[in-house]
Formats: sequence, structure tokens, C-alpha cells
Amino acid sequence: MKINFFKYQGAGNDFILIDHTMSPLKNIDNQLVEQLCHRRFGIGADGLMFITKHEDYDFEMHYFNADGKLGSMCGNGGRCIVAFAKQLGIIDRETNFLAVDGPHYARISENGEWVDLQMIDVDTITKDGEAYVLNTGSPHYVALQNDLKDFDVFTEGKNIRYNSTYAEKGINVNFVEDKGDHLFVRTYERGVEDETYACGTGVTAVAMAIAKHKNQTGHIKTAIKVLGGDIKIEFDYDGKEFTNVFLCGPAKLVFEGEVE
Ligand SMILES: N[C@@H](CCC[C@H](N)C(=O)O)C(=O)O
Repeated sequence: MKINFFKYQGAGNDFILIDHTMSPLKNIDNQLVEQLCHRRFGIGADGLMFITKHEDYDFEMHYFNADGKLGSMCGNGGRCIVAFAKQLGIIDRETNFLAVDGPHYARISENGEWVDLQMIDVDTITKDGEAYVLNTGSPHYVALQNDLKDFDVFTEGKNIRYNSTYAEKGINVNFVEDKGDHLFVRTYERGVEDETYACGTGVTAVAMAIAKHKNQTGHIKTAIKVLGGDIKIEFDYDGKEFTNVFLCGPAKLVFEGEVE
């Protein structure tokens, strides 16, 4: 069976995209998804998405992690699927689509390579020791870390993701260093089980955790640097709830192809 695919990346978080708008999704072969995402034996990606039609929305996003399993919300994937929907001619410059965590609004630049994606509101942040834990569509652990450039994100992130608190359901582990005019963030991703170059729900969680940590309220804009580029986060925070949350960054087609 031939599969036509498109490879996108959003700040280095990379995805295989498959147009499934002509038929409904059924019987997903999780082993095949894992194989396609494999960086040695497949196309190579942090995740795979299907775009399907939906009666009430412009389209529906179905996200699978690189391990082949159905994932929770993927922010950078959400931005990439919006760019893909524009390329397919399903949307123009604005969209309302459905993802696993509910409806999302997004707007896209004229050249189709920069997407502002609205994320879910968040009203709960808890602490685990000094770290912050919250769900921005996916579950995240946020820890402040000095000298992050030289920090062993893989080993330390994996230790947290598999400790007795998180091992069963898993968690994405973000380390953040405050650089003054921006935050530098590195993430160990559940489902990829490795450090990725960027994590959209992760940097969203980090910006929220840092606002809480610094007791900031009002309309907050945060510049973020990740291994794969620059991302911006905006939200309103009244000390209790984060609303009007936007994850803004690049979303680019890398190549397209066909696999047997
Ligand atoms: N890379 C993603 C996060 C994807 C979901 C995650 N790995 C999970 O299932 O926990 C993002 O950009 O948000």
C-alpha cells in the first residue's frame, strides 16, 4: 500500500502529515505509525498526524506520538497541521479546528509559515517540590535549571518521567533558564522518550509556570528560545486562570513523498 505523506517542522519539532479527508479514520496500525516515525528505518519524526473532515469544524487533528500511540495535544503539531490545511486549500488565513483537547482557533501568516494557535485555558498549577506541574493539553513538569545548555536533559528528564509519581501515565519534562529578555527551554518528551528540539504545549506550560513563579499578572508576552528556534507565548493571567493563550511560531513544509 502506498502512503503519500508531507513532512513539516515547527521550531524543529517534526511531524509526518497525512491527508485523510477523503475517508474516515479507522483501524490505525500503531506499529506502522512507529515505523514511519523511526529515524533509521522510517521517514523520521517526533509524531504523525492525520487530518480528517469534521461536520462542525474546518477539520479534525489526530495526533500520534513517535512511539505509535495516540498522543494528547501537540501544540507544534497543531501549528503544523494548520499550515498543512492551508496548503491543501481547506482553510485560508483563519481556522477553527478540533483536536483531542477540544476546539482550537488559529491564524496563519500570508506566506503560510507562521501560525498563532490558541491553546486551552488553564486554571490549575500544582507543585512537586520546587517544580511546577500543569496540563496545557498535555501534562507538563517544569523545573528551573541553571547552565541549561550543558545540562543532561535526556538522563534527568527520563528519571523524572519514569519516577514513581509519573511512570504510569507519563509526563513531559521541561527545564527552563531565565535569560532576562527570553526563556531558554529544553524538553524531554513523553511518547518520543527523548529530548526534542521544541515542544509547544511544553513552552506554553513553562511561560505559565514562570508567570506564577514571578507573581506576574495581566497580559503577559514571553519570548522563548528552544533548540530548534524561537517561539512566542501570550496570555492573560489574573492570578488564578490563564486565558486567551496563544502559542506563536514557525510551521514549515520540509518535503513530501510516498512510502510503500
Ligand atoms: N510536541 C508536542 C507535545 C506532544 C504530546 C506529548 N509528547 C504527549 O503525548 O505527552 C507539542 O508541541 O506540544
